[in-house]
Amino acid sequence: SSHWGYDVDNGPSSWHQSFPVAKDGSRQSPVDIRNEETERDPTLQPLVLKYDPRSSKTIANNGHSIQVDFDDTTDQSVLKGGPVTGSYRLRQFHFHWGSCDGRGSEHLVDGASFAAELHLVHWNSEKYADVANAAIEPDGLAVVGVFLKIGAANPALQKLLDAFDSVQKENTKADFKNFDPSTLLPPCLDFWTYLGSLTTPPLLESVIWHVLKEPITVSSGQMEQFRSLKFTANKPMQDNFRPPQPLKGRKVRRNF
Ligand SMILES: C[C@@H](CNC(=O)c1ccc(S(N)(=O)=O)cc1)Cn1ccc2ccccc21
Ligand SMILES: [Zn+2]
Repeated sequence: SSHWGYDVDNGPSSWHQSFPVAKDGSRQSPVDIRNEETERDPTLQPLVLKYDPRSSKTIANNGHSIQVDFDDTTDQSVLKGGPVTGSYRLRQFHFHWGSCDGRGSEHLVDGASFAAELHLVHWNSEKYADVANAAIEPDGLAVVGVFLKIGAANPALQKLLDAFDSVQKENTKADFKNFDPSTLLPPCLDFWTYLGSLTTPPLLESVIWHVLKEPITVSSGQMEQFRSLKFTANKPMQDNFRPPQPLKGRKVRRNF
């Protein structure tokens, strides 16, 4: 059977065949954030992201995205605050991007796409034993989404891009130590938050989403470097984003 991907025959519009939650789910992601319809919630705590560069381990091309994995055996790099109680441990971050600069993000803001979107994936280490157990729980994961907007070249991103040569092909991995993911965050952590899902199969409805209002910049040349990575069968890795899904009555809250 054709493993899921982003091609015309195995892409987002066909995922429901193997993962019925794609169609039947009540909290699917991503969504188009219509700012006028969001609700400001003054009870939302500030988002606290404490990352230790010593926890970064490897960079990998997993055939769907480029992903940096972290040592999540202790609470070295954690997310606290925002809508969640407790502490969520950083497991990995990865990206979604387009074949051109006009598209590529998964979440939209008032219908507008960004060139790319960074996802920092954390799991509820106070309630669950590991990420796989957390991933099947409604409060198991907390993902922070950061938009990448075309502008000045981003030096923090360049450190990552310089490692791409060793992971051009699908299912390749290389050491990637001492990387501080907070260098990829914008100065302001204002966010929208809503209950959603993984945006790739198995599309589990276990994610508390925190989408940052402020993008970071990326240059067109840097976007070209993302597109130099390969999917399977030597195809350029690009357009690895799911389109927006119905809100189905969900409220998106904001802390700003
Ligand atoms: C979670 C999957 C692995 N996928 C992810 O961890 C993941 C994380 C974040 C995103 S995104 N783009 O939304 O930020 C997407 C996928 C493993 N796995 C596969 C089957 C499965 C069944 C139970 C538990 C884990 C399972
Ligand atoms: Zn993602």
